Amino acid sequence: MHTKGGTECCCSFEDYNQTTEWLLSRTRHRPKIAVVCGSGLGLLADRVINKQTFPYADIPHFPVSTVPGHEGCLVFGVLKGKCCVFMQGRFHLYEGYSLCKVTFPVRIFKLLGVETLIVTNASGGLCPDFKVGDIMLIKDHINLPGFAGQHPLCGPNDERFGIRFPCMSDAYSKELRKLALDISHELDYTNFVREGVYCMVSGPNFETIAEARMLQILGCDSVGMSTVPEVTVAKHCGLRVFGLSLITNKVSLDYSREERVNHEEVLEISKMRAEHLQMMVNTLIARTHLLDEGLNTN
Ligand SMILES: O=P(O)(O)O[C@@H]1C[C@H](O)[C@@H](CO)O1
Ligand code: HPA
Repeated sequence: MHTKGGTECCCSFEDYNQTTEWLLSRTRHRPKIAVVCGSGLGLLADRVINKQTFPYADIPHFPVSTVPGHEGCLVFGVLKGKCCVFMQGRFHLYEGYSLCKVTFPVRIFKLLGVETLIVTNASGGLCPDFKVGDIMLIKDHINLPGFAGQHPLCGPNDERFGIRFPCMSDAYSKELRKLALDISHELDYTNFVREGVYCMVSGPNFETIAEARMLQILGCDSVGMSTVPEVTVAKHCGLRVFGLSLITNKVSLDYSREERVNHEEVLEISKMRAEHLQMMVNTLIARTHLLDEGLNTN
């Protein structure tokens, strides 16, 4: 822990370096793409070959997963010819971790040489057009905890990672979203692929009806309890970001409705759609070089 200017940071540059060195000395993989698997979506790492798995508990300075549906393993390997690293399980603010810990892996990815971060999550649908099982390409986000000062970049800025005042108006790569839309057409997924704005709340409770109505008025298409801190830190350190949100439930906006959302239902829907998500992510990974080469994807 180091303190500067009265604000506490729980992770020092030395911590990030130690973890990076620990991993680099144990794997020959040098990933350019990192994938964060959301609730019940650990299966996204299933098709990886030459797999090397590190339980979070073994990795210095890494937090451990405490939520069902988050396995708690870092998986290195090759997918569609691309060297990747997958987080099977992420960390959430509501688990009691500081946002510095929640986003710790993102800076490790940066130091490992990763250039593209793919984030996935489960969320509740607020847009009336969304159905359970839809996959939402994240176009933008609202950092609700950030408005209240729960922000991963609060505290002394480490210029080795990025600038003090990063721009977030282009947080989600337009090129990757376009590529994903093309892929959804090719795979004939268009009847369940959407685009929208994701809003992060801290959780752990699901929203009240008044809160849900407020979020809808604010322009949120879906609501979840993660992703935004990771994306913010990734943009800060110059990673290209792509995000997919699986709509696992419709958020209740009506006092007369009897349905009650629960985590088991979230995991059930994640399981049901995981293969489609996997197909989209794998195809996207297979084609990321087209963007680097500036080629048209069609
Ligand atoms: O890690 P994600 O954002 O996919 O997890 C969602 C939000 C909560 O952690 C949990 C609620 O069921 O799923
Ligand atoms: O309805 C929801 N609200 C918040 N987080 C969620 N994660 C899955 N569904 C939801």
